[in-house]
Amino acid sequence: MASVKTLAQSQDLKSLPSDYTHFKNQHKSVEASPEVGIPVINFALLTSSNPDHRAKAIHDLGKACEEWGFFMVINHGIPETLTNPLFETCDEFFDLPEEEKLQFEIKNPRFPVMVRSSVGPNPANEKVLFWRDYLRFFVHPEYYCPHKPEQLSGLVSEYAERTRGLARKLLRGISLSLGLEETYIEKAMEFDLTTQVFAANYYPPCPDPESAIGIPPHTDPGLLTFLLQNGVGGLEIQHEGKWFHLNAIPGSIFVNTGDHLEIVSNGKYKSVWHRAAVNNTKKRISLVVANGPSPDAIVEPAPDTVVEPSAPLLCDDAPAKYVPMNYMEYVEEQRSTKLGEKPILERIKK
Ligand SMILES: O=C(O)CCC(=O)C(=O)O
Ligand SMILES: [Fe+2]
Repeated sequence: MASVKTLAQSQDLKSLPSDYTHFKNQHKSVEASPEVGIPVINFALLTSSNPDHRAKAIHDLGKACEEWGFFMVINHGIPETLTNPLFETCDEFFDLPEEEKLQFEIKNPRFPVMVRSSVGPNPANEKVLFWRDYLRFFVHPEYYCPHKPEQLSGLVSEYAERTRGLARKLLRGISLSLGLEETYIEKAMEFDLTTQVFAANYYPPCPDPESAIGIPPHTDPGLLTFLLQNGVGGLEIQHEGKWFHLNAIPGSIFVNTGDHLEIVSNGKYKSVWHRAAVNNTKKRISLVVANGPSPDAIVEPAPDTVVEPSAPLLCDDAPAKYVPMNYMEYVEEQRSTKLGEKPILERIKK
């Protein structure tokens, strides 16, 4: 099957093939921008030596995770001299001949390297395709990367390392915001062995953006997902039952909380539902890094966020609401869940 990029560039493409129109009713009632702003976390304050500044940033971070499951980080220190070439090089990857791109696929069941977008049937056995090509691979604890274009591996490796550092510091602030010891999440999730995945998503202009979708609504496994885009919007998140289109502050990184932050916080911090819409004028590229627990970590609610059912209920403490589960088993369960089936996060709820 040809890539979406090839399909989009084909002279014969007059209208959207029907395999791509499964989500045509999804786009109604998208709010342009929320009445209250998306939370912005100033990373410089979070790492400040001024205790008042730090306390305020930790408070804001907790509030963002609780109310939105989503925020923008500014002053994060990752320079455009790294991210601009990374965008350009990923773009060059998608320009490689189809057969060459596919040669980089590795069908390792635990750590696959995936190129391209095709989706299996949903439970109704229909063929459902998304308007997206992608390159996706594990960068930690094992590092995989196509060796073409030549600069790709060095750039991804540096970006992955920088985002691991950012994730670690955000998780410290998040632990404190939950009333846990600063390094609680890091230790419990074995963050030194964090499962980190890099993905470059490529959304060509689409002849009928109202009928297609880049990525359907989903939550991400893991703790924190970082997203950068090439100046073209498309990310939408669900908040209080409504869908919002997001505009990025230039230079900021979008961060969303994942399923395992929801689990470790015993449901206090929600894993946000999000999706990628497409447009008919501009190519969109998003660079995503998902930071999870170690592959072998057993994830469960932090004991400090939980009280025994017989104990008196204090504040918003509650009995554990999720069954403990090994991280990679969770990821594999999620990968094999078909469209429309109950997500694994729901299935492990007590
Ligand atoms: O490209 C986007 O805006 C969304 C990407 C995303 O949600 C994902 O890769 O998990
Ligand atoms: Fe996602």
